[in-house]
Order: sequence, then C-alpha cells, then structure tokens
Amino acid sequence: MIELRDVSVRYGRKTAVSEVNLDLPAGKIYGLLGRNGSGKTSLLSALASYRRPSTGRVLVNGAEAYENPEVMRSTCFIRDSLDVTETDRLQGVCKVAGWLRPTFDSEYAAKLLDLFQLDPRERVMRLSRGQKSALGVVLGLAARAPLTILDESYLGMDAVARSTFYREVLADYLAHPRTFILSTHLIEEVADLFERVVILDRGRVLLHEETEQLRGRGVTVTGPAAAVGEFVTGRTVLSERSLGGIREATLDGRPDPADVARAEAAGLTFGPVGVQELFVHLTSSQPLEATR
Ligand SMILES: Nc1ncnc2c1ncn2[C@@H]1O[C@H](COP(=O)(O)OP(=O)(O)OP(=O)(O)O)[C@@H](O)[C@H]1O
Repeated sequence: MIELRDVSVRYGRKTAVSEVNLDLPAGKIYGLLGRNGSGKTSLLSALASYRRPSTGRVLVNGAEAYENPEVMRSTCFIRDSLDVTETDRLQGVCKVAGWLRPTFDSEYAAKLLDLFQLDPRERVMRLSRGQKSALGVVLGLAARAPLTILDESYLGMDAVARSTFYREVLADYLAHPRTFILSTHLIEEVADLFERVVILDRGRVLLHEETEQLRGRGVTVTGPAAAVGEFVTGRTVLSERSLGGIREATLDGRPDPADVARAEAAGLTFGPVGVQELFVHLTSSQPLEATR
C-alpha cells in the first residue's frame, strides 16, 4: 500500500502539488492523468523518493519512503531523462541495471530490445526520441520492481511501438503482478489497461476511482440525428459527432432508466463513455451545453 499524506511539492514560490492525500493499494495498474503542468511528474518524483516532499509524507507499506533503501530498491521510476550514461551501449545499460537491481530479468530485457527493434550494440546517444522511450520501457519492465512508475514513457514512439508497450505491460503484469503507475496524455489508447485512474488538476487530486466507475459517469447515445437531438435537449453534452443522418452524443451523467428504455424503443442505442472525453470534461472549465 502506498499512502500519501498531505504531500506538497514546491519549487520556490511555485506549488506544483498541493496537500495530496491518496491511498494506492498494491497490485494494480494506475493511470495518472492531468493537463500539462498539473503536477504529475512532481507527484511521481515524490512517490518514487526522487524528491523529498516539501510537506507531508509518502509511506510504502507503512514505512517512510524518502531515503529508505528498502523502498528505493523496490521502486523503479522511468522518467524522461532515463538516468543512464549516454555513451553506453544498450547491452551495457542493461548489464548495469542487472547489477543494480536483483530482480532485473536480463533475458526479458533482451527479448524486449528485440521487440522494439533496438540494437543492443547501439549507444544511447544515437537513439531517436522514440527509441529512447522504448529503452525506458525495456528498463522499466525488465526491472520487475514491485512499484514501477512510467512517466510519459511513450513520447516519440510510433503506433506500433506504443501498442507493443501496452501489450507487454499487461502481459508482464499478469505474469508478475506488481504495482504500475503510468502517466499519460494518450488517454484513450491506454485506458483499458488502467484498473484505477487518478486525475490531478492544478496540483490537487480531482478524482481517484475505478476505471469502470469512471466510465459509468457518462453514456453515449447514437441514432437518427433528430431523435438524438431531442433526447439530449436539457442534458450536458460532452462531445458529439455526426455521420450522414446518424448522430452520436456523449452525455455527462446517466439518464433515468425509464428515459433510456423509451429512447431504445424509439431506435436509439446507448453505450459506455470514453475516459478521455470524461477527462476533458472534468478538467476543462467550459463543458459544451446540450444543443438540438
Ligand atoms: N524544477 C522546477 N522548477 C520550477 N518549477 C517547476 C519545476 N518543475 C516543475 N515545475 C512547475 O511545477 C508545475 C508542475 O509541473 P510537472 O512537471 O509536475 O507537471 P506535469 O503534470 O508532469 O506536466 P506535463 O504533463 O506538461 O509533463 C508546473 O507549473 C511546472 O512549471
């Protein structure tokens, strides 16, 4: 269990994280979402003991995390800067990771390098942006750390590499259950991985809930444009799109079951809502109003 108690992170007069309280039970995949500058990296740095919170405490299994060798050994934090020697070859980087971390699986690392088409003899400084991110994912997954934190680890990766990344996170999590925290701006493509979602907004926790519960906060309604227009009148529409005479609207909140039954009888269909749409709605100050 990871507990954050009144955690604040300040840089001089700037408060990046403000009195955050969170309980994160172990053995789940968490998605950490938030707009640019909302404090995700600052919070993760405190969580990973890379930074002492300006106020408050981070506890891992009841023990103070900061400068705690036991906690640091069981935590792997992959961030933008990667914390590796630029002139090293990838095979050397993996070797060092193996020396530093007893749980590091060198065979799995070699398999992942191959999956991401990374040449083990290449030097870190010669990698492209996306390849560097892939190396971060290799190090993060092969570390098999009980707490694995991947901070925007997809940056620059192409669609194939990202899909490999998500597939491997899920497969390796199922084979070796542990706690993952992934921060991302590519919400929809990764949302299915998350068991729980934490949304930060201007340094504060706006929401922490099961992904399914979050999806249940809204509903999509699809059907003939006029009928959908009639149904959404007076309701909050998060987004909508039309194709030919068909319109799909995403609504905030769950309509009354009797209204849904009547609408279904009239040919409208209802479905779950996307996490990204809810995120945009919850973190932007101007939701769309219902229109006919
Ligand atoms: N070293 C620093 N010195 C001063 N201010 C900082 C520093 N690092 C971050 N900040 C500020 O703290 C706030 C939170 O930054 P942080 O990087 O934690 O946000 P983020 O949610 O990770 O953002 P993004 O999604 O854009 O990466 C921002 O306003 C940022 O300008």
